[in-house]
Amino acid sequence: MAQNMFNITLPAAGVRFFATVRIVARYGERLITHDAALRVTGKLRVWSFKTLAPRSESLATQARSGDVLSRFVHDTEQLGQFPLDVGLPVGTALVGALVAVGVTSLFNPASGLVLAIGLSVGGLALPWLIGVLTDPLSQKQRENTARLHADMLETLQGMADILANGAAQRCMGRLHQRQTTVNRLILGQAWRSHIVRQLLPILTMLCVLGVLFCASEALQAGHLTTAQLPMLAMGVLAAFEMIAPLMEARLAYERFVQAAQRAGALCALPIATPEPSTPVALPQHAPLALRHVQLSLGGHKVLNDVTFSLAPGERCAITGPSGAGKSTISRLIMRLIDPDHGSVTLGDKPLNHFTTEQLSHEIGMLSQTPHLFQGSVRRNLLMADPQATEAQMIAALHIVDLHEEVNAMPQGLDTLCGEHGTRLSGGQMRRLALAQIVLRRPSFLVLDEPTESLPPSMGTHIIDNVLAALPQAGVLCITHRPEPLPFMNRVFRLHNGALIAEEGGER
Ligand SMILES: Nc1ncnc2c1ncn2[C@@H]1O[C@H](COP(=O)(O)OP(=O)(O)OP(=O)(O)O)[C@@H](O)[C@H]1O
Repeated sequence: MAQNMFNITLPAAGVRFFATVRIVARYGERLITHDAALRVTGKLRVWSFKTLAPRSESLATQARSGDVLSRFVHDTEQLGQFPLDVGLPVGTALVGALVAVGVTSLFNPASGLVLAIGLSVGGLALPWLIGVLTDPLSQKQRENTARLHADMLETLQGMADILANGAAQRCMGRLHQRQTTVNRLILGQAWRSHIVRQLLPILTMLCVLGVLFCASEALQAGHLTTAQLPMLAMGVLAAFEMIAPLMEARLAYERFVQAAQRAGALCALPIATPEPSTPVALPQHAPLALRHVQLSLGGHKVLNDVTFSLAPGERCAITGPSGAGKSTISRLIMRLIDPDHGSVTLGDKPLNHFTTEQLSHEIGMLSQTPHLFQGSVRRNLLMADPQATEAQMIAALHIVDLHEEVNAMPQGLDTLCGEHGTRLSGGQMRRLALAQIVLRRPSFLVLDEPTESLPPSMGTHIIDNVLAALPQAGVLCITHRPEPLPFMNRVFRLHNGALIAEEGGER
């Protein structure tokens, strides 16, 4: 009786034990591998951000922002998943297959050979077939998904204008069409891979039969016992279970290759303004100068021969027709682009001797479309000067005539600006961006249309305040509007790619 009880409980306890070990081992494996994948993805994101940041000019002109975002988020994730989705299944399958073939061969070499052939077909030929059938669709799906993401982002960002132009139906129709194409391609891949996947169980059964056939001959020859036959069959099933993830791994590998190509293409974009390998120290109280600058953009000559200098404390304005190249001059001064010919210098050194960081301390720029970050007014001001005290922030807001309006907002300095400053008016955004520059107190100010979207009296008042707050700063004001002109020492007109001093512009 005791003997019988022992016989029943021992295997039952064994099964329980191994089942528990399996669950714990799986949990541990998930924990370790997912943690590793997340770490790799994090490192890749940091690396790709560092690689992309100096290419911002090329990215802005050559890539669509939705696509860049998608590549940055999805492709880095895809690359980080490589060890988990490809490395681990391949490693497990390889070790599992070798052990299974080795053990089976020990019992019966012929069965081992059949298993080796079966596993090669299941582990190599089927993943190859799945790749041949799905790779072209997967490639097209990636391209269409990238276009869909870019279209979606553009549609969301331009929704107000789209609605105003009555183009909402058309835009939605286009998005719907793209989504349908993507869905069709995903479905196509699913069908093809599903059909190939169904071949694996068939192959497994054929392999079991083959192994058993060889084993039965060995049984008749007395080389195997009857009890060993089911064990060999179970071994075949276990081996095929280990190679089954290889088909999914093959699909993941293709996604990895595409992600690497797409991320690589972005990272290979030229750096418009490379950083100096050995930056020099910034000169003190030195003038900023452009000498015989020539520049073409998109094959069109924008600047023919621009010569101009701005001393500390001096105030100059550049006017001229739309598209003449005024903002291009400001981009040259910020070293967002380099001239084709001629030089842009600070003191006696060309700007490419200084790092972007150095130049951003020295030169403050108010662009035509200032960028504000999601977050509060305070956060945006601290972005400009992380050390700024509340009193300094309030003083800067006073200078740009924004303090009363911020005070009247529900949470004062902590009022949210919205993404891209969408909760602020155009004039408020411009003034907040100007307050950021005032806080940083740079040696030079480049103001691109500073009084745009402001009432003339307010524009005049703000220019007066800013110049009074930064009396030592050299100021270059690009403007169509008259308000800044009375404050300027010199006024130039940009015509045919060259600067012409305005009559009476010298003050
Ligand atoms: N990245 C670019 N690629 C190709 N052409 C460009 C690029 N950036 C600007 N341009 C072209 O260079 C010319 C000068 O542009 P810029 O923005 O400097 O003019 P602007 O005088 O500031 O005009 P506005 O007064 O309307 O702001 C324009 O014809 C514009 O189309």
